[in-house]
This record gives sequence, C-alpha cells and structure tokens, in this order.
Amino acid sequence: MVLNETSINLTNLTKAYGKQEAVHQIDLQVNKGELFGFLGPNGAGKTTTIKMMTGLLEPTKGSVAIKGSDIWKDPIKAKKMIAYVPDQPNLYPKLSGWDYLHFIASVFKLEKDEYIQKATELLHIFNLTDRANDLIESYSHGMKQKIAICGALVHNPDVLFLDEPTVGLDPKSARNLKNLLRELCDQGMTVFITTHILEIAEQLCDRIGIILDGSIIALGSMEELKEQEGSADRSLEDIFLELTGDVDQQALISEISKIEQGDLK
Ligand SMILES: Nc1ncnc2c1ncn2[C@@H]1O[C@H](COP(=O)(O)OP(=O)(O)OP(=O)(O)O)[C@@H](O)[C@H]1O
Repeated sequence: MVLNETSINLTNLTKAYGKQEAVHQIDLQVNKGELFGFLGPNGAGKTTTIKMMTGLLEPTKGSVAIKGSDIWKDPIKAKKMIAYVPDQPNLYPKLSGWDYLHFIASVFKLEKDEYIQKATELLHIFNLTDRANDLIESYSHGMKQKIAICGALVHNPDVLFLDEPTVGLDPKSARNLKNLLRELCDQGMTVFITTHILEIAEQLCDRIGIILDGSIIALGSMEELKEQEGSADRSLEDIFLELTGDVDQQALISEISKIEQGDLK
C-alpha cells in the first residue's frame, strides 16, 4: 500500500571521495508504504547512498530527510524512525540472540510487553527460536543476518533500509523475508533495499531505481521501466543490462570463451 506521503526525501545528494564523485546530485522521494529497490552494478554508488541515508556517511552536498527530519541536522529524531541492516551486520558476538534483542529494546526504550511478543514472533519466522539463547559467535553467516533483521524490526521502524537482504539466506528464509517485507509495507512501513538479485526487485518492489556511476538513470515501477524502454515483454535483467552497458561486454565474453575453447581461427 503506497501512501501519498513522503518518507524518504533525497535532495541533490552528492558524495565525493577526493576529486571523484561516487554519488552525483541524487534527487529521490520514496513514499510511505513503498517497497523501493535500488539496483546498480558494482561500484555504482549504492552503499555510499544508503550510508548517507542512514547517517553513517556525511554527504559532500545535499540532504536526506526521513519523514521531514534531516538525518544530519536532527539526527536523534531521524534515527529513531529508521533501522539499517548492512550486508555484513556488525553484531556483538558475546551476546546471545535474545540478549541482542533485549539490548536493542533498551536502546529504543521499548516496554517489555511491547517487544517480547514481537521478538518471539520474529525469531519464529526466521527459524531461530531454538538457537536464540546461544551466543551470536556460534551463529552461521545467514543466522547472523537473520538476527540482525529481527533486531531491526523489533522496534517497528517507520523506514527500514536493507543492503542485499537475501544474500546468505536459505530459500525458505528468503521467502519468509520477502513475504514479511511485503506485509510490513502493506501496513505502512517504508522499505528501501539494495539488491543484485533482479528477480527479487522484479517480483517484490513497487518501484525500482537504477544507479550507474553515481546517478539515477532509470526510475519507476516495473511496468513504467518496460514502457520507458519500449518493450512490454522484456525482463528487468534485459533492461538492467542494456541501461548499464553490460550488453556490449557479452560479445567480448563470447570471444574469450572461443579463445579458451581453442576454436578461434
Ligand atoms: N572510502 C572510500 N574511499 C574512496 N572511494 C570509495 C570509498 N568507498 C567507496 N568508494 C568508491 O565509490 C564508488 C561507489 O562505491 P559503492 O561502495 O557505493 O558502490 P556499490 O554500488 O555499493 O557497489 P557494490 O555493488 O560493489 O557493493 C566506487 O567507485 C568506490 O570505489
């Protein structure tokens, strides 16, 4: 359910590392209840953008507002409304899963009866109930990712940022996460995900933004992107590869594979 109310507002957002701009003058609005997918090839500027959006990296120029609060000028108010799960979450290895969730609840000053039921449900959804009293250091990569997602959701953020959320998850956990994200958006949460898995963006996201060399080069729903690219029966993969220029490389890949097979005469 996408509501006509802006949850995330990026204005002229720019990040330069030395002389090189990794993110260049991005303007973007994401609405309440929207599930937004941010795609782009390696090095395009996705992580740099998401880090600026979550207050971890200071923009060189421009601003990020979460429900009207600037993440740099009014960080406490803005950060109370968001949760961020990076692709390699930084967890406390000497805490158990439950300790971690209690810790998050204490940071956000949640009432016990407010979060225990929610945390119990989240642990169940992600198949972590039986391991919740074990130390996080004993968790697999996927389990660490899942407890980080539980921690992000336990305080019911207005806006959730996820960097490559399904990488490392088994198919059942990935499906449960996708269903959960859709449900949370339908209830009014705004979700911003980066992904390299185009199928996920295609099936799950209300709108997709494609970033290349720090600029957004395509933006819209799947239908709108197909219309913009002039063909209704193309997949997001076709559109993505064409827009990001990878189609040209296909010829090179074929040449190299011919050389390797020894049949280039
Ligand atoms: N700390 C840094 N110092 C200098 N350059 C950086 C730094 N961090 C990122 N960059 C550069 O900024 C550009 C964007 O990087 P970023 O990590 O945002 O890309 P990405 O889209 O997340 O890529 P990937 O899909 O590979 O994770 C790249 O050219 C990268 O080399």
